Amino acid sequence: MDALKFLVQPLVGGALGGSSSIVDGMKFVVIGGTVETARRVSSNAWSQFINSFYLTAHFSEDDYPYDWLMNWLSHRPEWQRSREFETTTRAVDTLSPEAKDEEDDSETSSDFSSTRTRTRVIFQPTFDSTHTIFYKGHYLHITRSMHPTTQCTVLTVSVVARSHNILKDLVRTARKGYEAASVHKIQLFSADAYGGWRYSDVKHKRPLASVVLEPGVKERVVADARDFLASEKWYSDRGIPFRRGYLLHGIPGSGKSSLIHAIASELELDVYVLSLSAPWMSDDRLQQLLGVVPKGTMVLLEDLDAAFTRSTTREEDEKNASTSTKDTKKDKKEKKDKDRLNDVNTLSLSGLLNALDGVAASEGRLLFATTNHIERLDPALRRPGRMDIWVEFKYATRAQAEALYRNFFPCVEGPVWRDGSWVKNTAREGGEEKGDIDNEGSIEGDSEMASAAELASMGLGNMEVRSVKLESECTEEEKEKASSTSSSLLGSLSIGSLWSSSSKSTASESKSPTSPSLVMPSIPPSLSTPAAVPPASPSNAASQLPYSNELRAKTLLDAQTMNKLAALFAEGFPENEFSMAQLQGYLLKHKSQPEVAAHEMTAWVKSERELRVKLAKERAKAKAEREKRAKERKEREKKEKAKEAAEKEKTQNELEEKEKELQAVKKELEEQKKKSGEESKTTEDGDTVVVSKEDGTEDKKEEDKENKDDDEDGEDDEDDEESSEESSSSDEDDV
Ligand SMILES: Nc1ncnc2c1ncn2[C@@H]1O[C@H](COP(=O)(O)OP(=O)(O)OP(=O)(O)O)[C@@H](O)[C@H]1O
Repeated sequence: MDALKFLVQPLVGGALGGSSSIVDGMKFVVIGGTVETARRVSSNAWSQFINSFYLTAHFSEDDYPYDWLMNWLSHRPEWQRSREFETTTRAVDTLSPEAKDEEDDSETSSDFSSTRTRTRVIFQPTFDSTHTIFYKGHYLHITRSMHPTTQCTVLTVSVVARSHNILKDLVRTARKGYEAASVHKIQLFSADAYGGWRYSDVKHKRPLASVVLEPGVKERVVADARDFLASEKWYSDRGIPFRRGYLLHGIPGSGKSSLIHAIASELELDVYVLSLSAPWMSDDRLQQLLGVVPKGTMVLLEDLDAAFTRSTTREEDEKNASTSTKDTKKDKKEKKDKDRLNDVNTLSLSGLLNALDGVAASEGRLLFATTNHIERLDPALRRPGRMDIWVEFKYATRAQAEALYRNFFPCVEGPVWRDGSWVKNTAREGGEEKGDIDNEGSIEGDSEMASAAELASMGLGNMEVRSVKLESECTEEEKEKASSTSSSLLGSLSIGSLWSSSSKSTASESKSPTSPSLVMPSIPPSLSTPAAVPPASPSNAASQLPYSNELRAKTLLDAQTMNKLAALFAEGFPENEFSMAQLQGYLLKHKSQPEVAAHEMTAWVKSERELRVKLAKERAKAKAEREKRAKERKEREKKEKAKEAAEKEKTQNELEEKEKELQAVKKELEEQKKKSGEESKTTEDGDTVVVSKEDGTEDKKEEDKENKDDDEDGEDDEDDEESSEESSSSDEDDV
């Protein structure tokens, strides 16, 4: 009661007790503090009470669920309606459905439509702003923030719920959506300097049929890899480490990387790309990285022979190790620290061997390694267990050339590869049908190249379609007609050559299912007169062919024409002389001109050979020049050395002569000394004086003179003494 009185007293103006104003003020402070503390405590308790009903999950951008959730969120209208944004740009595949949607929505038209990828600005909610999304009867509070220490973006999801199921369900849904979106893509991961893997890119799948190898090779590799992935139990039952290595070796540009890409696409594997020559690579880091590669993935080591900065064989490695054992422990530690600081690649062969199949090595992964120089690899690295299957890649054969040609050009009847699967090319029927087509090489004319629809998008859509037939397929009437109309334009071709009928008849024929073998865009009016044909120039090989490039451009071939052109193409291609990459380069030059590509193959081979000879000559010339310069330098050095040696010899000789002279002088002196020794005299007072022959007299004279001087001095002294005596006596007298 007293306490209450005490508290209330100041409020009623001190009427109750009549205390001083200072005491009243203090009472106010105490009351204020108490109220504020109570407020804070209760608010904290309340928020803790509320938070106790929340479940919170954090997703770091380093982890896959972050990508799944971001993908899921990007499709949520609430996220898109967010009122606060930050922008970012990224490359986007214009063929992806999202990109297409966005294109439709966008108000500004883009000039990039002809390119497959371009950058677009995407909006994402700003950091630290919370968005509420209603999901399956729950309100999710989602915040994007930056982790203060790791500087990683973190997504925080909070929800009021009694069990974790809602969050698990959310992650599962996000994952499904993400996988559905990337079903036509493979994901690439790359190693970082901290011993972890980072999601780095997605790539479109590559059809296995687009890689042209010797018959059966890729099929065997794929079958082996597939079989391996399904045999975990078989391996564990026999105690064999569940690992498989593939070594692809051979000339550059022969399809090693392409095959790996196609296998990963075929088996739907994520690819973990490891650069062994990365500056931060070390034995420990490699072991750490390979130890955490998930099961059922592919690890790719490219250019294995170029991996080591220290040694390429185990002997060298051991030598390095033995020298380093001589270092003290302290030295080693210092060296290690220095290496780490300098980011120096310290990977050794033994480190790689251990990481590949040591005790700590991961299991269940496919290892693919490529090299251009298998002979440079240590046998231990190549041995089964580490590299179980070897595939050699050589220069292209004729059969490969033909298959590549067929893959390159669209065939009306052939299927085309689109969005990760083969679709029937129904360009002429005005639609597309998805179909399960065996893509293990049995497809003819499969290609990603332009269908009629694509031709339209290339700016030829408004052109009338006309058909062209082979000469042998045309009736006499058609031949006549053709020769009277546009034969001047097309010329007459022998086998594989093309005949054009009038645009009218072609248009009608192209609609009939039995018509034309070769469908091609019609000639624009400006080109339908001979004057529009580019004038033949002797330097332009194509212009000398009996057809014009414009007419041959962007054609869809029928099976028969394709067969003929492919055979012609292969005929002109020499076996085992050019790589597939070179061949692809040539075909790319004529990517919409199958006839030109087939007809000019021989000319290309000739020009390539000439180029090769020219390059070889230039290389030989450069080598000869280098050798000549080296020889001249050597000769110059030799001459300079000889000159130096001669000068040295000369000075040596001079020195020797001087030495001799000196010796002679010394000898003479000694002789003189000896002689003068014999002539030495003993002076009267007993001192022996050695005098030289010439100087003797002078010395003697000087000696005599000195003696004389001494005598005189003696006399003088005596005189002085006498005079002093005299002076003293005179002084005495004076006194
Ligand atoms: N056998 C092949 N079939 C189809 N395309 C090929 C083939 N070989 C090479 N190419 C093409 O040539 C280019 C280079 O091929 P790729 O990178 O696969 O060669 P590589 O053997 O890995 O070369 P490197 O040894 O220089 O890395 C690619 O664009 C690929 O499409």
